[in-house]
Amino acid sequence: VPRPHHTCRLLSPPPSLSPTPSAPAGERIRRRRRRLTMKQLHRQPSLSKQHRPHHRASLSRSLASYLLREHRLLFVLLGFLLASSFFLLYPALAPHPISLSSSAYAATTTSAIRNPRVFSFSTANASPRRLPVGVRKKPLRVVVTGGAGFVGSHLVDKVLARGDSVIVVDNFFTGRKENVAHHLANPRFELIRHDVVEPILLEVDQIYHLACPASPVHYKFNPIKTIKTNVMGTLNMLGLAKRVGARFLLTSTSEVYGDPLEHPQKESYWGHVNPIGVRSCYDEGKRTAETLTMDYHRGAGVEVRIARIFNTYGPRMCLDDGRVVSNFVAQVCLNS
Ligand SMILES: O=c1ccn([C@@H]2O[C@H](COP(=O)(O)OP(=O)(O)O[C@H]3OC[C@@H](O)[C@H](O)[C@H]3O)[C@@H](O)[C@H]2O)c(=O)[nH]1
Repeated sequence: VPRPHHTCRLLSPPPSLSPTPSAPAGERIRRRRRRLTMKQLHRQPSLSKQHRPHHRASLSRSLASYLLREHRLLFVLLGFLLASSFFLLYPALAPHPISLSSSAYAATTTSAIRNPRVFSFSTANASPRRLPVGVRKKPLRVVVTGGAGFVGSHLVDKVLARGDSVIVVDNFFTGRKENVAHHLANPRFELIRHDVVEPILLEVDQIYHLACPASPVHYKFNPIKTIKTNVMGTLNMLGLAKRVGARFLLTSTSEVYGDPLEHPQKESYWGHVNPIGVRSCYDEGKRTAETLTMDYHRGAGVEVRIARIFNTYGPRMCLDDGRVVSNFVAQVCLNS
């Protein structure tokens, strides 16, 4: 392919070196030599002073235009290389936050989960991303299993109040629709009657897993169902968290300490649990749920939280719940 025709501009000798028409050649050379001392000869560059800047500028301009025309791709690659090496060297200037390296992330969260009391998620320390005025953060999609129960329904209130969307998954074994009836008209609220022992597929960002009968009266009613809910239900919800990349929280219980030999229990205490007692379906069920949660974290990198909830009480708790606080209140009310 013929190359585009370009004129190669010959360098014309500067006038000081060009022959003067009047004097003969020999005489001209002799004059020139007289003018130039040895010192000037060493210092004198090949071009005359008055033409050097102009001539050099035109030379560099023609060189630059030639290179740009003929080697454009080379320059693009060079620019890309320079930019990427700059942002690699100065990540803080990069347009997007640099995520923690997987090892740094695992180290931070794993060690903290062992002592949940001090657990603070690693990016919690990062400066919160500032959003321009008027730009709202995208609402999270949250599933709450057992969300029609006592603790779960209050959690649903909180999550909706912060502007996120909630899907409640509940089989209404102990939960009540009245606990969440005030949200039924909310477009950011959905209620699914489903038993977590069976898998469910939902595109969500966070999973709060509370589905399990909490009162001894209820969990002893069908102990095999209770341990299935704790094991299979937790397995299904962890599998969903891994599949959709959701953050997972397990509501565990003080019962994982069993009949503790240490008072008060620190979170690092392993407990003293009877594996074959009438309460083991709940105690061991929750311990297995915690084991599964940590194994999905260590093995599959699922982001997890474990909250060991002790005796709770408050609105929406059933008077005949059968737990200690509701028992005290019931006895006072019945003057028994
Ligand atoms: O198999 C089941 C069992 C129970 N559930 C639901 O799970 C919910 C449990 O709510 P409950 O009021 O009985 O219990 P709470 O809300 O007090 O405790 C709940 O949160 C704290 C955790 O430690 C408990 O394990 C959990 O049950 C109910 O709505 C119940 O219907 C299921 O969805 N599936």
